[in-house]
Amino acid sequence: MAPVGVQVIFHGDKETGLSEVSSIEEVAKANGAGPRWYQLYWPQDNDITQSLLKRAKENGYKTLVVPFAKGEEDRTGFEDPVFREKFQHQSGKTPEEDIQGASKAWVGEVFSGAAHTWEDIKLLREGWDGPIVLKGIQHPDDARLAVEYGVDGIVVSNHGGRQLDGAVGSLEMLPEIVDAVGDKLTVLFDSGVRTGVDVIKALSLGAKAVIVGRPAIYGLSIAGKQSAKQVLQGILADLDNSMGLAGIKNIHGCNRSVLRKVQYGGDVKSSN
Ligand SMILES: Cc1cc2nc3c(=O)[nH]c(=O)nc-3n(C[C@H](O)[C@H](O)[C@H](O)COP(=O)(O)O)c2cc1C
Repeated sequence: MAPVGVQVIFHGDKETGLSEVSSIEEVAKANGAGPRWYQLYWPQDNDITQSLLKRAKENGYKTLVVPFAKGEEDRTGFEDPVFREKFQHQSGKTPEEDIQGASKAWVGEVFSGAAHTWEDIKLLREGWDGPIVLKGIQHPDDARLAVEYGVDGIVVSNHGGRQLDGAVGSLEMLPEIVDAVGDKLTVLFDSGVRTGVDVIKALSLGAKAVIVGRPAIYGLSIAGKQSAKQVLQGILADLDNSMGLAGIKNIHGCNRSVLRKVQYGGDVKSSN
């Protein structure tokens, strides 16, 4: 399942069905013995970054996902002790006493528009000993830089085409990126996976796994976590069925030999 921020806007069950915003700790508790990945909205302030990483580590998150995108509004910083302390020091108020001011301060931290650099990955390494995955890679050169900076995995993703109008489809870029770095780090894929055949295509082009975003959220919107789960189960069942129909016996059978690229007469392509 893809990282999708602020799920409370879709259904009261949201990430955990607990309080208004599900914190690092609440999600961990709800996840029990399950494996967990932590997605970092990367603050400008390194103390706050390290505090978030520490909380994630202490709560059993093993993989760090760093998105290359603008995020949705959130208030996850309000629970962070280092953010709270710094905000209180500057404003003389707690985040709860000045929600507007604290929201502004948090947005300034994580969505200020100031870019982090490849060198900054080293700062993340200081506070994280598990795998680091960069999400939103769309160019082989960036994939090569990810290898150079010691990243363990990438998600080839255009964030579902919601961030940059005219961005090339992720599936178009997947084979080129797999050819560039597929033997050096783990390549995952998202953006547009809706059916079993979509999964087969991405795996066959070299992704090690696919991630699903909006379909599960559409399910969540209808009847909460139970229907989100049903959507994911439906995609898995469709994968099983489609592999059977295509004569693919197992996941290893998903490789480029099962695919053909067909250009139809009426196909029109554009790129910004
Ligand atoms: C409402 C919404 C919120 C999202 N929030 C995040 C986020 O916080 N971090 C992130 O990396 N991607 C975020 N995404 C992007 C998804 O993780 C995913 O890359 C994208 O939706 C493409 O997958 P899909 O076509 O299966 O939806 C969000 C997507 C949606 C629709």
